Amino acid sequence: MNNETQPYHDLMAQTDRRIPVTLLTGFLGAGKTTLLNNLLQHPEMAGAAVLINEFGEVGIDHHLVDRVDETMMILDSGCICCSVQGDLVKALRNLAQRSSMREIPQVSRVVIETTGLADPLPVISTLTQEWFVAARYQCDGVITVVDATHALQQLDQHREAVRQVAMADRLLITKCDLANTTGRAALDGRLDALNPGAPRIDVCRGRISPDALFGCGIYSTGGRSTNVAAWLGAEQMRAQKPPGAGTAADHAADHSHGHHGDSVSSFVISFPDPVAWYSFAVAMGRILQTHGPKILRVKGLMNIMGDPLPRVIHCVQDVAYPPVSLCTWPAQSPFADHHGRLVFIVRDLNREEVEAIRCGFSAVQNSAPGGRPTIAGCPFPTRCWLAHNVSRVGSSAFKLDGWEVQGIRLRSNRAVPIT
Ligand SMILES: Nc1nc2c(ncn2[C@@H]2O[C@H](COP(=O)(O)OP(=O)(O)OP(=O)(O)O)[C@@H](O)[C@H]2O)c(=O)[nH]1
Repeated sequence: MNNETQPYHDLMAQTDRRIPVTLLTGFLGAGKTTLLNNLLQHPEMAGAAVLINEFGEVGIDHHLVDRVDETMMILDSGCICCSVQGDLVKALRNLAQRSSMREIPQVSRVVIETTGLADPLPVISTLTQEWFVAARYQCDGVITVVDATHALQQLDQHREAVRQVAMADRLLITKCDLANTTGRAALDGRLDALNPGAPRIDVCRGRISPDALFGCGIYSTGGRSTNVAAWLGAEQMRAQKPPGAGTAADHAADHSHGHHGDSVSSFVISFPDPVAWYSFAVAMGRILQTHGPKILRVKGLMNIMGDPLPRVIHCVQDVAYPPVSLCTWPAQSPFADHHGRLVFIVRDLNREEVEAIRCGFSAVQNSAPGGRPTIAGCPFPTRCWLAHNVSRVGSSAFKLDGWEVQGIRLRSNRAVPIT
């Protein structure tokens, strides 16, 4: 935007009564839900409606967000960029109509959390072009969450990650506490090339004030890399072509598996019975060690023996994040049965290879009566551990869930053997 058009835009913004919509995007596991959950604790967010979209047949994210009410909606018929014309438009219509009929409190803003594999382009195009939506909502910015530890690789391998960064109004850099300075410098160089104009904000564990995110102004391609305007133009032409003109199939093909890459797939592994934590931690660690580069994301809730509460599992590639417990099991399907379920989003990896996790469980359980397995003196895999409670008992000794482990140091919440 130049100086001459600024006053016009300011005036438009003052008189524009449409509901601002923020697109919260970022690659798998970058920290979107963590951020959203923190954001919703702020009193300013009281009137905000939240639409959560997930990749995978079992939704987890909405169970991790503390606020659950009628202004939180789940978009569960596929990735938002593929199903945008259906799910998203329907949800926004529904919100506008219920809000105008006073069935729900007046909506002051909408935050859409996309899947980590979403291309923001079709969503922005819909927000600006679909007549009902465009008349009532205005796109107030694309906020892209970037994982300081994994983003470089994700940007190299996934077109969606590049688009998410290139289209951002603001870049929120998460997991800086886990990143080293060299990696961070390399990431900054990459972000400079992809989106030099977007302010970068370091965010630790989702803590950020709403002021830092909102009020980006009506979405425009001005000042961005030339690619963004071209992408948006192509998307709008595609969306305007009438059905039957040969584009529907193209669209379906482009925005289904082909779009996310044939090699990316998702499956759920269910655990009808409670599992012993140590067996699970070891088997899971083996899976991550063996297949880490092919594992884009693992998340789920597990039923752990002796623990009445569901334990939340988060992994990205070969990193397992410290587990936390929810304060209760979700009452809704499918988790009302208290079965453990892990959603795997993988690249070039078969379900069968991951199913070996079960064999891992029984092998460990059989070799270690009482469910406390030992692998070469250390019960936890080298690059990853999933201990719940950690306390130091010596210079190189820690208690991990009461199990004393010698000869390790802790680095960014992970146990690393001292060699
Ligand atoms: N150490 C550290 N961990 C973080 C930070 N932000 C998020 N995490 C952890 O990263 C894991 C994934 O975070 P989520 O918020 O679920 O990521 P997401 O982007 O919503 O994931 P998807 O929806 O699956 O794409 C969780 O275990 C978070 O606790 C951070 O700043 N530092």
